[in-house]
Amino acid sequence: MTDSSDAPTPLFDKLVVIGPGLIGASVLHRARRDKTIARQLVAVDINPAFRERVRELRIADEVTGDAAAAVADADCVLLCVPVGAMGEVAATVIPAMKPGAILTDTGSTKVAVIEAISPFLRPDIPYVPAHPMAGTEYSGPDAGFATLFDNRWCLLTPLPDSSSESVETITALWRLCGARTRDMTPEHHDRVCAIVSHLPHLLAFTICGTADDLADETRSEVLEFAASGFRDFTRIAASDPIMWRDIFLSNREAILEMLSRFLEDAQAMARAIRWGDSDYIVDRIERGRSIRRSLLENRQA
Ligand SMILES: NC(=O)c1ccc[n+]([C@@H]2O[C@H](COP(=O)([O-])OP(=O)(O)OC[C@H]3O[C@@H](n4cnc5c(N)ncnc54)[C@H](O)[C@@H]3O)[C@@H](O)[C@H]2O)c1
Ligand SMILES: O=C(O)C(=O)C[C@]1(C(=O)O)C=C[C@@H](O)C=C1
Repeated sequence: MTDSSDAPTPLFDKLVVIGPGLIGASVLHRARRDKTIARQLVAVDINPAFRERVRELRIADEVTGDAAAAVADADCVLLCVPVGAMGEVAATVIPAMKPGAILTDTGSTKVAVIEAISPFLRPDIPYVPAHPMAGTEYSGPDAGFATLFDNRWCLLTPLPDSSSESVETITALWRLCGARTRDMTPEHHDRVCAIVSHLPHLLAFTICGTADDLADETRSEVLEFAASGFRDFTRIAASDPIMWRDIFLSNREAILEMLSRFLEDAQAMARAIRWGDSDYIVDRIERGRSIRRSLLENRQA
């Protein structure tokens, strides 16, 4: 028999997750499973059907639509709503939080989210922005699972006035979720994510649209013959429209900069194909292969 007093004290007494969709529900699953994150778990969602699903999934002790009441005695409030909703949710919850409680978020863009939240910040509420680099094409509470963050990066973008204690606590939260953590500036974060996450989604949405237009124009069955190459794009293109609209509009400059670099490189590839420049073509493909290999090696490490 294990003595219950041997169990480690959880990081928080009460954690409130606002927006228990893919990301929020995954944190709740992990916290339920390991019991090292919080003694009490509360989920807040604007959507009554999602609140019902969270109750059925039994991943929170309390589920409510009243964010202000839920956060009143919380030690940590984790915002997992689409980036375009972060400001309005912050406006509701920050005035209701107890002094010393930590506010954090999982938004995929950081400069715009920090700008949206900053007007509502209080000197007695430390805010530590974060972004787990893990996900799937699914959304909503049913999409969440406990191992989503295992061995994935969580990028923290602390503010100049984020106390080191609050940054350490949020670092500990993500490590308990299974992630590796790295600190960086919000500006650097947004440029990195523009190339490794936002541009790939833009390309996937666009290529699926182009193929679909072509099928309409030629009234042919182009999409029926899609094998795994195109299917890999359709997985990414199946992602949530609201989430991705908000990401594109809130990281506009970095995405447009990466897109224009990409278009120049695509133009260079087009020239190489037109003029039969085999060396250029092979060099580009070899770079792609080696990037894939090193990613797989890192994932296994
Ligand atoms: N999906 C990913 O791959 C991924 C990865 C890392 C970070 N993120 C970021 O994390 C956040 C959540 O993403 P997700 O994929 O879990 O989204 P999701 O659509 O699965 O979940 C969002 C949840 O927020 C709820 N919600 C929306 N507005 C609300 C409001 N005003 N008050 C309360 N609840 C509200 C929705 O009903 C939904 O349950 C987003 O900011 C996203 O950019 C997403
Ligand atoms: O794996 C996927 O399907 C994802 O889209 C996850 C992904 C990504 O682009 O890597 C998407 C958005 C996030 O903010 C972080 C992770």
